[in-house]
Amino acid sequence: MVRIHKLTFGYSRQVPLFENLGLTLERGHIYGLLGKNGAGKSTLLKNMTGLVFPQAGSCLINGQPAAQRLPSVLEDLYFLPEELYVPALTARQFVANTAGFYPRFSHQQLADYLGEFEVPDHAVLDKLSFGQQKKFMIAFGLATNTSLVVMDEPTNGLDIPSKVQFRKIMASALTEERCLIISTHQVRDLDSLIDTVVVLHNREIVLNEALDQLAERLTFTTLREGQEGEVLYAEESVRGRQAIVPNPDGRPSRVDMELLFNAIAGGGQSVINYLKQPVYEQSI
Ligand SMILES: Nc1ncnc2c1ncn2[C@@H]1O[C@H](COP(=O)(O)OP(=O)(O)OP(=O)(O)O)[C@@H](O)[C@H]1O
Repeated sequence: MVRIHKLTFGYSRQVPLFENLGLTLERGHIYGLLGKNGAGKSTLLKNMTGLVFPQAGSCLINGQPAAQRLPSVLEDLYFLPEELYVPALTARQFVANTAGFYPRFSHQQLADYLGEFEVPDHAVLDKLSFGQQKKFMIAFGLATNTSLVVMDEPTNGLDIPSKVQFRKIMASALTEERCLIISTHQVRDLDSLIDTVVVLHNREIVLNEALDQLAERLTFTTLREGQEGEVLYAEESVRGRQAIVPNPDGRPSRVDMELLFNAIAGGGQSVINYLKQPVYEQSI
């Protein structure tokens, strides 16, 4: 669905943010794009959706360059930016003006999502609270039924019950035909939602792996006193010493995404180096 090939991009030509970056994203998945503040997540999503243009390389959506912004691509793509702009229109007026750009837009789905999010559909959008505006735009985006939905920090500004609803609604919106991409630096917000984790670190995609596979290759555990063996990463917590260790038996453990993110974004290379090894070498 999305193919990024040898992407080079920077806001100034002298200082590239990405050089020769590659990434492939497929339909039927919910991807979590993780990275520290300033890692370039928003910039990558803007390249992916044709809002900024590569200096070299390409970003293709279904084989078409995103930068060309072809109507056939745009009508099948919904991008929710981190900073929202909502007009002084009621939700109904906004839908009447905008839904026509999306051939598979579902008014029923929008009503259902707004009901679940408890957002009134008669209110003037710019008079809603920030969290309500965000929930309206998430609901609208999913109701477009575009194949590609890209959301930049969608959970910013949502309260805890709304984050729970967000996960439920996103999970219900995934189909075999759709590719959903969510960027965040708040890793916990994606817990039990995404199926594939993509980590952007030091200008590179250092991880693009299904959670199922990670669970078979790594064990996330609390270390016992005097426990022997190879530890790829460990940190203290109130629950004891939390660690990532190799999983030679392939017995799945629950992926602790926060621990994984800390291990990678904290600069430790052990987990990345371990994951780069072919699977057969790890089981010897
Ligand atoms: N319009 C712009 N002009 C110049 N530099 C920019 C612009 N937008 C972003 N940058 C710079 O590009 C880098 C990456 O920014 P970006 O917003 O893509 O990161 P991010 O991973 O989304 O961060 P956050 O998690 O804080 O939202 C930062 O150093 C930022 O200062």
